[in-house]
Order: sequence, then C-alpha cells, then structure tokens
Amino acid sequence: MSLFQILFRHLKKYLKDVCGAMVTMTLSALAVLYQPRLLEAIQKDLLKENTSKVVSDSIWIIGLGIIAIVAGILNVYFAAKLAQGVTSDLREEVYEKIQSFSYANIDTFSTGSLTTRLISDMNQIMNLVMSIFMQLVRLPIILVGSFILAILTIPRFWWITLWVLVILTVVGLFIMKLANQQFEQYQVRLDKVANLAQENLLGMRVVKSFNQEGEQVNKFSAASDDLNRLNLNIGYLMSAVIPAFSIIAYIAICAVTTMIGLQIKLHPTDIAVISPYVNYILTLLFAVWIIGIALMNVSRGKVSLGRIKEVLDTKPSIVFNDKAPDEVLSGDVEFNDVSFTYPGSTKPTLQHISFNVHAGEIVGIVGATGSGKSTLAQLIARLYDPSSGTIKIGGRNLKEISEKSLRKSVAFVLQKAILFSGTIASNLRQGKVDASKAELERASIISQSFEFVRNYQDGFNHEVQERSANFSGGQKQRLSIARGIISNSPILILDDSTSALDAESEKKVQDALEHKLKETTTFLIAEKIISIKNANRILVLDDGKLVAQGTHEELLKTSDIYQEILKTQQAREMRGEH
Ligand SMILES: Nc1ncnc2c1ncn2[C@@H]1O[C@H](COP(=O)(O)OP(=O)(O)OP(=O)(O)O)[C@@H](O)[C@H]1O
Repeated sequence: MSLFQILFRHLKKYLKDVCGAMVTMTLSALAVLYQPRLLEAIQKDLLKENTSKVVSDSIWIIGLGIIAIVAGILNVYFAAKLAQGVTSDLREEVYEKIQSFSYANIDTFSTGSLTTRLISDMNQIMNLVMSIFMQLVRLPIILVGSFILAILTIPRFWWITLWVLVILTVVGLFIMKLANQQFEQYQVRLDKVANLAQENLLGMRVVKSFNQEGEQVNKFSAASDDLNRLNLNIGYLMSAVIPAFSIIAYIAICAVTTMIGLQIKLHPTDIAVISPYVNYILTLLFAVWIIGIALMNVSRGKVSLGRIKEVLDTKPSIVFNDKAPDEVLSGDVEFNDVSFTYPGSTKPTLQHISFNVHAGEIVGIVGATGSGKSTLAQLIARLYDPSSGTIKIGGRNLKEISEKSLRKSVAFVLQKAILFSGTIASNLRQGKVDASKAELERASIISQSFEFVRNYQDGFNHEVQERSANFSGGQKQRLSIARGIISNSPILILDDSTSALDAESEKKVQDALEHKLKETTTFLIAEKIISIKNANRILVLDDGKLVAQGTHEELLKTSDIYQEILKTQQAREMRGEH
C-alpha cells in the first residue's frame, strides 16, 4: 500500500464532498482569473466612452466577486468536512490496529510514540487533506492562468513575466528548503516538550513529595524556550517571504509600467492594461507562495503518513487461531522447556522452564526482583509468545486456541492496578459484560472491596474519575482483583496484586480465593514468601531459571535458594523494613 493510498481509501465514503470541493475550487480559481480581464475591458471602454458596456462589465465584476466568495466559503466547508472525516476514519483504523497489537509490538513502538502518532501525526494529516482539497485544482489553474493571462495582457513584455515566474520559483524553493529543515526540528522539539509535560504531570505526586517542582520547571522551561526560539526563527523566515516576493513582483511591475510609459505615444491603449497586468503578477506571486505552503504541508503530511503506515503495516506478532472453537478450557497448565527473550534484548529472561499444574491448584511464584515472575505469568496469558518451547492450557497448545477462548480461560490481574473512568460496575463488568449485581457482590466480597463499595451511597454505580484519582492504591488493587474474579475463568493470575494491601486484608483475600474459588487454578506472584506460604505448589525462580518447586515445607528442606530468600526476608522483617 502506497502512502497516499492509506488516505484515499477513506475518501470513497465522501465522494459527494470530493466533487463539491473540486467544483468550488475550479469556480473560485476561474472567478479570480477572469476579474482582471473585465477590469481591462472596462478601462478600454472608458477610453472609448462606451458607458453602457462599462455598466454591464461592472455588474459582471460584482457577480464574479460574489461567485468567488461563495465558492471560497463552500470550498472551505467541503475541505474541512473531508479533512475531519478522513482523519477521524484513519485514526479509528489505526486505533483498531493498535488494539490487535501484542505486548511485543507495543514495546517496539513505545506507548509514547503510538500516542504521538494518534494525535500529532493525525493533525498533520488533517492539514494535508485540507490543503489538497483547497488547493489541488485551484493553484495550478491560478498559476498557469495568471501567467498566460499576464503575457496575453501585454504580449511584447512576455520575457519580463517569464523572469518573474522563474525568480519567484527559485526563491520559493530556497525558502521551502530552509523551512522544511526548521519544521523537522520543530516536530522533534515539540515531542520533547510534550514528553516532559506528560512525564511530569503523571508523576506529579512524586515531584511534589520530593520537592522537585523547581527542578522540573527548569527542565520544562529549557525545552519550551528551545521550542520557542525555533518558532521565532520560523516566524522570521515566514515574515520575510511576502516582502521578498513582493519586491520581485514590484520590480517587474515598475519595469513594465516604465516601458509602457516610454512607448505610450506609440501604444496609447496600453494605459488600460497596467492595472490587469499588476493584478495578474500579484496573483502569480500569491499562487507561488501558496504552492510553497501547500508543498510544505505535503512534505510534513508525508512524514506523518509514513509513521501511520508503519503502524498499519505491522503484523501483530501474536496471531490467534480463529478457526478454533470459543470454548472455556480446563485449568491445567503445562510449560514444556519454555525460554523467552524480550524483543530487542540479547539476554534470555526465562530459560528452559518446565512444570505441570493441575486444575484447581494454588501456585505461588517467588524469586528475587527481576527473576522473571511477571514474564512467566504474561506467557500464560499469551501476552508474549515463548521464544522456544510450548505452553498448554487445558491440554491445548496456546497457539492453537482462539483469542476468545484464551480470554475466557485466563484472567490476569496486573501488577499495576488500572481502572478506567466510568463507574465501579463498568470496571468490574470488563471481566464479564453481563455480570449480575449478585456476581458483582461476590467478586467484591472475595477481593475485600465490598466493605468500601457498600459505604458509597451509590454503591457499584460510584464514579471512577479519570486515572482513578478518587481511589487509593489498595482500593484500586482490590477492585482489579474483583474484575479478575468476576470472569470466573478457570485460570486466575494475580501478579503481585495484593502489594498495597495490609497483611490482614491480604490474608483475607487469599483465604477467600482458597475457599471460594476451589475449582480455579490460581497463580499468586509475590515478593514475600509469607504471601504464598499456603500455596499447593511454589515455583522458585532465580535469574530466569526454575530452580525448585514444591510446597513450603518441601522447599524448606530441599531448596537452598528458597531458604536464603526466606532468611533475607525474615531478617528484613526483624529490622522493620518492608
Ligand atoms: N518489556 C520489557 N522489555 C525488555 N525487558 C523487560 C521487559 N519487561 C521486563 N524486562 C526484563 O525482564 C526481566 C524480568 O522482569 P520481570 O518483570 O518478569 O521480573 P519480576 O521477577 O516480575 O520482577 P519484580 O518482582 O520486580 O516485578 C528484568 O530484567 C526486566 O528488566
């Protein structure tokens, strides 16, 4: 798919508006070009004292003026409608594509870059579409028309008109080259300011608690000043264009009028062509200038289209078997010699992991920070595919099952609790769309969130604000667990999801999971051994390797690493550290 195909595929829907834009562009261009001809005719008639012709031509001039204005307004209407429509359709297409991305795809682009592509690049594309439908037909007509008509107005000075066009084009191209370099820089500096603002606002609490406001303001000011300086330079450059162009045009106009003046006795009617000639030269100047701007928009838009194409051309690195039935699988989980390396990384994060878990087991996963616990959990939910080895759930290879089947069978509660703006109920129902009130209550009782939900006057209809700012860390974790539980999946993964809970609440959640979700295979990832002590089986990870597995008691006897982790944690506990 070529760059512009990406855009024009979306135009099919708006054929009427495309026609409207084309017709109004042509009309307004012709009206602009014909007015000086009428002016010339009026002046010639005045010289011949043909008053009735003067009146009818004047009415024509006013008529043409009205046509130009109406066509111009309608053209902006059609172009804006097309620009908004096409960009919004393209944005939705890109957004849908991103939804199909695996974690690995998102890692490759980075979320920041995907956000910029959806917002800033789309704005550039909108400008491009607007430019196309305001100028594509209009400018060539005006440029060629004003050039030919300027020559026809006073044919013996054709060479001056040609020189004007050549010099304007050369100066225009030179300025465009300078401006393009500045615009590229502008995008880079704008990204920097946006990233700093985003980082700072998201981490506002940290900034405030470490008294870093001054430091952050300085960093932001430096980046903003940088952007401002460049903006000023672009402004200076742009403000020099019109005077530079005008000088060229006025030199030509002076040359022509002087030469006409010198030969006025020979050609007395030439007095009538001065004003239309000036008009055509100024129109030519205007056309070259707008073509320059339009070309800049095209080159900026092309960069953005390229960035969008990159997203659209990316194949999701995880492809599901859509032909497989959408069934809920059993809770057995099997890892067979699984190794995994993150995209772009050289060191494997998991190496030769094999284990076999039966439905209904509670499995604890422990290990030092960075040992690969979350990565292992993410492989079960097929957020990444293993680099080698196979993973089966319910006896079926993950690569052979459909996405719906996988999502119905595995519920994943992430390490970082994320709620979406809406209500508590709408968040919990992301786990099960048609969950009844009783199901909401059951899930929130198990996750120990019912206590505080019950205290809200509007209960489950209580509002979740943007970035869930009206909930504490512990509340968010409890609601995230409830969302995982409500789906009733045979496999539930809690990735360090109780870290913000006090010891008593954590114990209550675990007891509830053990007694109320007996059929569910539950993976509990925890930093502290005490949190998973009662698991039916504990997997011990060390630097990406599964170094031991068994119950707490078994591991105390058989695994040195497990004993070491426990001792370190107990010592820390004694020192009162967390
Ligand atoms: N998206 C990623 N891209 C590249 N490397 C990653 C990515 N996510 C994690 N890693 C690396 O993989 C290793 C294992 O990370 P993982 O999050 O699985 O560890 P963990 O045992 O869960 O740690 P913690 O207890 O601190 O959460 C770490 O060295 C980490 O830097």
